[in-house]
Amino acid sequence: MDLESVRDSLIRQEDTIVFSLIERAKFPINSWAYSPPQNGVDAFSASSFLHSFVRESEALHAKAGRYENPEENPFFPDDLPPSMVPTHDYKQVLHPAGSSINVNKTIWDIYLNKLLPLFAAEGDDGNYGLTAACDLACLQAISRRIHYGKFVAEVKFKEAPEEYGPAIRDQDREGLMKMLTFEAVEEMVKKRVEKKAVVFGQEVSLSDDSKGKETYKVDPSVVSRLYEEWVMPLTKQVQVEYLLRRLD
Ligand SMILES: O=C(O)C(=O)C[C@]1(C(=O)O)C=C[C@@H](O)C=C1
Repeated sequence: MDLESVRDSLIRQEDTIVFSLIERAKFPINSWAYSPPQNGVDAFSASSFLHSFVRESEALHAKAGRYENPEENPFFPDDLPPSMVPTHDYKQVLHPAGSSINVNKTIWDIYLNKLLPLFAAEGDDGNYGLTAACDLACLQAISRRIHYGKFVAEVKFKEAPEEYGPAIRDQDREGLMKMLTFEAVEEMVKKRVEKKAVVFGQEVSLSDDSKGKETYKVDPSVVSRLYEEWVMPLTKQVQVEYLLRRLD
C-alpha cells in the first residue's frame, strides 16, 4: 500500500458515489421516510423509517461479514450480530488505536439535512422502501470514502514518520492538517467528480439532435460541492484524528 494506490482507491470510489447519487435522484425527496425528526431534533437518534431500515440492513450485513472488513464502518455499531461467514484474514494495516474512528453520525446528518435537499426533487411518490435502499447505498459509499482517510493517513505516516512524529507528540491538530493537505490534489478531485457526474449522468441518445440541451441526472456542481464542502474536509478530519492516535 502506498499513496498512489490509496489515491487510486479513492478515485474508484468516486464512481460508486456518483452512481449512487444518480440512483437516488430517480425518486423525489419522499420526506415521510425521514420523519420524525422535525427541525432541531437529532436526526440520528430520533427514530424514522430510514433509521430502522439502515439499522436492520446493517444487522443483516454484519451477519454476512461486512464489518469484518476494516474499510467498512457501520452507522449503528452497537449490538451488531456476529458474522456467520467463514473468517477472512484481512491484512491489518491500521494502527489499532485509530482503527475504530467513526464519523458516521456527522455523515448521516450532512446527507439528510444538507445534501439530499440539493439534488432530490420535491414531492412524494410513495416509494419509501426503494428510496431508503438508495439512501443506504449513498450513505455507505460516502462513509467508506471518508473513513478511507485512516488508510491514507497510515500510508502518509509510514512514508514520513520523522515528519509527522513531532506534530503527533505535540498533539498539534493544525500542524497535522497542514501537512496532510494537498490543495492541487483537491482541485483535481473536484474537477474530476464534476466531470464524472457529466459523463455518467447524461442522457445517451443515438441521434445528434440532443446536442445543446444537456441535462444531467444529478447536477454536476452539486457533486463537486459535496466533495469540496463535506467529503474532503471529513476525510481530512479522519486523517487528523487517526494521526493523533498513531503513536498511542
Ligand atoms: O490524496 C490525499 O493526499 C488525501 O489526503 C485525500 C484528499 C481527499 O480527500 O481527496 C484529502 C486531503 C488532500 O488535501 C487531498 C486529497
